[in-house]
Parts: sequence; structure tokens; C-alpha cells
Amino acid sequence: MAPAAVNLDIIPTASNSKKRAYVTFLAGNGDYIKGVVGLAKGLRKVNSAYPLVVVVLPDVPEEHRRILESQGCIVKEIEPVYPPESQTQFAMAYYVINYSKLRIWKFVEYGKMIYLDGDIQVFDNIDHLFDLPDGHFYAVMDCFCEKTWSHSPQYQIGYCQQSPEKVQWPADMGPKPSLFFNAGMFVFEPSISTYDDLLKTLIVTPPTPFAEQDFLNMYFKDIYKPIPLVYNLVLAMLWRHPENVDVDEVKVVHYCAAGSKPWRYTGEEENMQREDIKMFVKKWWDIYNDKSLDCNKNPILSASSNNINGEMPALISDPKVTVCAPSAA
Ligand SMILES: O=c1ccn([C@@H]2O[C@H](COP(=O)(O)OP(=O)(O)O)[C@@H](O)[C@H]2O)c(=O)[nH]1
Ligand SMILES: OC[C@H]1O[C@H](O[C@@H]2[C@@H](O)[C@H](O)[C@@H](O)[C@H](O)[C@@H]2O)[C@H](O)[C@@H](O)[C@H]1O
Ligand SMILES: [Mn+2]
Repeated sequence: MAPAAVNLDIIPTASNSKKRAYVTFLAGNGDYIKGVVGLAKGLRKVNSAYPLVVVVLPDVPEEHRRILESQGCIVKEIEPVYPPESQTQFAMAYYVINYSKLRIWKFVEYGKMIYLDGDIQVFDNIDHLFDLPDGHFYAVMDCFCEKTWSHSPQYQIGYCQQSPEKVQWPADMGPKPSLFFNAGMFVFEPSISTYDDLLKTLIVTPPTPFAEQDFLNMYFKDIYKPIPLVYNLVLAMLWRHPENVDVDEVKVVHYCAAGSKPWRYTGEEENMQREDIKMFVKKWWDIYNDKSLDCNKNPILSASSNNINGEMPALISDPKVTVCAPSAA
């Protein structure tokens, strides 16, 4: 049995009435912009009530920032955060830029935020996660079975927290490691004191292969609470732990398996010809290509609050036209 996740049916409503937002991260002038545009459209499709803040590094071209703004995103530039110098090899060389995610703790104009990687898509509304009680760090448990984990003792002995009964943690390997989350999706509360402490701690923490993911796991291990994997389906779960996955229940998909990023998908890599993978890649493209989900800053819509009849303008109820400013923005 996998460790019990928080039961989302019985969560009390958080008292926190401060602003809320989704936040994602964009670096470079490559094709991740497509991922973020897809995400913005996906959040709109499921009627999320909260805006998407896109944190960009200075190397994101002006043109890409304009595209994001035209999609209704709030673009905020941040300075990169670099890890201390070391000889460590990251699981992927580009993970070095991911420490910049730590800057999002600075956004205290928001009481609570949900971080989503740019290679994530939402297929169902997850706004209710903002109501989770304060004081914890919520995320989905990761899987240790893919080759990117080959540096770890877990991988070497075939242990995965997703099916801990298959290979038990051996007593002679010391205490069982704490639960480990995937850092592509998490619910957190911005805080200046946490932000300052994160950066101070980073300076004295040697980098490890999963970069900021390892660091966040270490930093938040005492307040981490797992949430069900429907909130961040790491695609490798489909072939590593199929008994844990109900494809029809999945709300959030994380295209992190090698070869699965929809905008780079060729179908050639291992597992990429699976029907479930092809279905999720197609579903991503359907959202990305759906023109009715483009943010349409139509002046008629923005005049709606002045409507003299006190009625909703016809356009608002027209399903082909999308209001881009979320109601709670
Ligand atoms: O060239 C890049 C590489 C990464 N990212 C951002 O960093 C996140 C983490 O990288 P990625 O999702 O590729 O890692 P994975 O989840 O596949 O391990 C991405 O989702 C993007 O939000 C980016 O903007 N540009
Ligand atoms: O910088 C570290 C990165 O680590 C994560 O990568 C994943 C992914 O690469 C899979 O291929 C692995 O199998 C999986 O376990 C691993 O966690 C996050 O998704 C990403 O947002 C980022 O934090
Ligand atoms: Mn990712």
C-alpha cells in the first residue's frame, strides 16, 4: 500500500482570504513558451478563477512575454538563482536554472499559490487546492523507477515509495528516506522570511542531481503532505505503477517522461507509442490549438461592468468568446 494521502473530501476551508494565483516558470528563448501557452489555455478551459503568473528569467525574449500577456498571463521577471559552485552532475544539465523557482516565495501579494511546471497540463479544475489548510507544503509523491534516478540508492535496489511493498527498504541501509515529492506541482504560501531562509540555506547546501527538487524536499520535509497523484500524474506512473493510476480520474498531467513533452513529441522514445501517452499528447494539442481558448481582450467584454441594463452582455455567454481576466484576479 502506498502511504495515505490527504483526504481532500474532509479538508476545512482555509481562513486565508488573501489573493491566490497559479504560478509557472519560464527560462530561455526555446520552445517551453509553448508549454506555458498550453497551460494558460488549459487553466482557462477548466474555468480556473485565478490568474496565471509567469515568472520569467531575463533571457526570455520580449516577443514571448507579449504572447503570454496576450494570453492573459501576468508576466514577472526575476533574477536567476544559482546553486553554490560544485562538481555535481545534475540529472539533466539544464536543471541548474531551476533553483530560480525559489524566487516565487517572494510574491507575498498572494496568500497562497499553486506552482505548475511549464510541461504540465490541467484537465480538470483544481482551484479547491487553494482551500487546503495553511502551514503545509502540498505536492504529489514522485516515482523513483526511471533512469534519471539511476544515481540514487532507491533506484539501485529497485525501491519506490509508490509501491513500497514490492521491494522493502533494507534495514542495513539505514532509516527509510522521507517521502519525496515531485517538484513540478506544489501548493505553498509565499513568505519573505521563508524566502530569505531558503536562499540563505541554499548557499550552504551542496547541489544534488535533482537540483531545486532535492533542495525543496530537504527544506520542507517536516511540513510536506502528499496529495493524491491525480494532481500531478508523472507519466512514468503509467508503466511503472499502473495499479495506482486511474486515467479517467487524472486532473493534472506532467509531461516529464523522456520524449513526452507534447511540443517535441516524435513517438520514437521508449514507451512513447503507448495508447495512453498518445491520448494525453493529443489532449494537450487539442487545448493548445483551440482558438476559442485564446484570451480575447475584447473591449466589448471589458465594458461589461458598465452595462446600463445591468445584464450580462450577450458575448459573455457566447462559448466561442473567452473572458480572459479570471474573476478573482
Ligand atoms: O529551457 C527550459 C527548461 C525548463 N524550463 C522550465 O523549468 C521547468 C522544469 O523543467 P522540466 O519540466 O523540463 O523538467 P522535468 O519535469 O521534465 O524533469 C519547466 O517545466 C519549465 O517551466 C524552461 O522554462 N525552459
Ligand atoms: O530540477 C529537478 C526537476 O525534477 C523533476 O523531474 C522529474 C523528471 O525529470 C522525471 O523524468 C523523473 O523521473 C522524475 O522522478 C523527476 O522528479 C521535476 O519534474 C522538475 O520540475 C524539476 O524539479
Ligand atoms: Mn516538468
